[in-house]
Amino acid sequence: MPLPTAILSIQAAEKSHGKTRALRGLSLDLFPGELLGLLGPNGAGKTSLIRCLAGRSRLDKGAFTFATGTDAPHSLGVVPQSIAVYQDLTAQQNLVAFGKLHAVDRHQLGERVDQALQWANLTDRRHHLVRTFSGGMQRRLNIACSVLHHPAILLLDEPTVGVDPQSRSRIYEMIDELRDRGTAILLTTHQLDEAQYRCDRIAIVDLGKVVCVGTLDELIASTVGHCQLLRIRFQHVVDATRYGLSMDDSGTTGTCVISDPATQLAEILTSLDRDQHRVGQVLLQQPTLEDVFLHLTGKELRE
Ligand SMILES: Nc1ncnc2c1ncn2[C@@H]1O[C@H](COP(=O)(O)OP(=O)(O)OP(=O)(O)O)[C@@H](O)[C@H]1O
Repeated sequence: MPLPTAILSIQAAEKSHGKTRALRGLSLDLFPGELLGLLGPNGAGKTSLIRCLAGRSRLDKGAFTFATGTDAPHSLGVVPQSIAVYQDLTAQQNLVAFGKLHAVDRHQLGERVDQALQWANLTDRRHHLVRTFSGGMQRRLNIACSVLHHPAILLLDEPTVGVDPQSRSRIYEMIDELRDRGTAILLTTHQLDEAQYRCDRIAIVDLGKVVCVGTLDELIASTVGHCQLLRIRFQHVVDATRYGLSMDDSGTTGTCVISDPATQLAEILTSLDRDQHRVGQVLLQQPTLEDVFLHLTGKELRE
């Protein structure tokens, strides 16, 4: 099947801050209606990329190409890493101000503001000053302000930092709703579990370049492979090395990597049963995005 045309194509982007080369030839495509996660260790260049895309900073080299009919900046919504709403205005006043900034038709503005308040779960706080809002409420308002003009592309730089689990989940519902409406979303996050379960594709960036991009399955297949980690906890101390297990120091837990669980697991358990070893617990662990990330960058993600 031919790939759809990218709505945004980033070609060999380069950007330096003084002597620091933040982007070193970064290339990436964003497709309509997808949620693309951008992951990378601290300093990998994610925010530098978002700032250049948002027009807040200029590339030294390389280019951004927007699909025909997608005229940046009107087709772009941007939610920066730090909250960017007016603290001394109410939620409604913020939305009106951002709507005007994004040139929303004044006949449509009232209705869009009402919809945005409802969407962000802030209708009953519409006349409250933003400085009285929790971090999660401010984040939701920030996102609502950034999409009032219905952009085709949304750039979200770590939208769930410092947000409690309830607000986090509402923010992801909002993101899902935007994606279902066809918005293409580029999301930077340090939350590997969120990226693993929420994103359609994931791009891993290190040292200013994309080192791997694809679905989680594709990333796993091209890095750590689809083997699984088998962990067997025994009810007694045993040396199970002859069954292919590496034993831990306590002598009660053995692990091994298996590529064909359906066959290998049955074989190991049958042999253990035959030799009267009592098994307490069996765990099969799939490779995770964290395994892929560590494999590619050798670094842990920190919020
Ligand atoms: N304004 C600036 N002046 C000097 N150096 C900068 C500036 N902005 C970014 N850098 C440097 O550029 C590199 C890339 O930073 P950037 O913020 O883009 O990375 P990041 O992947 O977003 O990191 P984080 O995950 O910590 O937000 C880092 O080494 C950073 O210190």
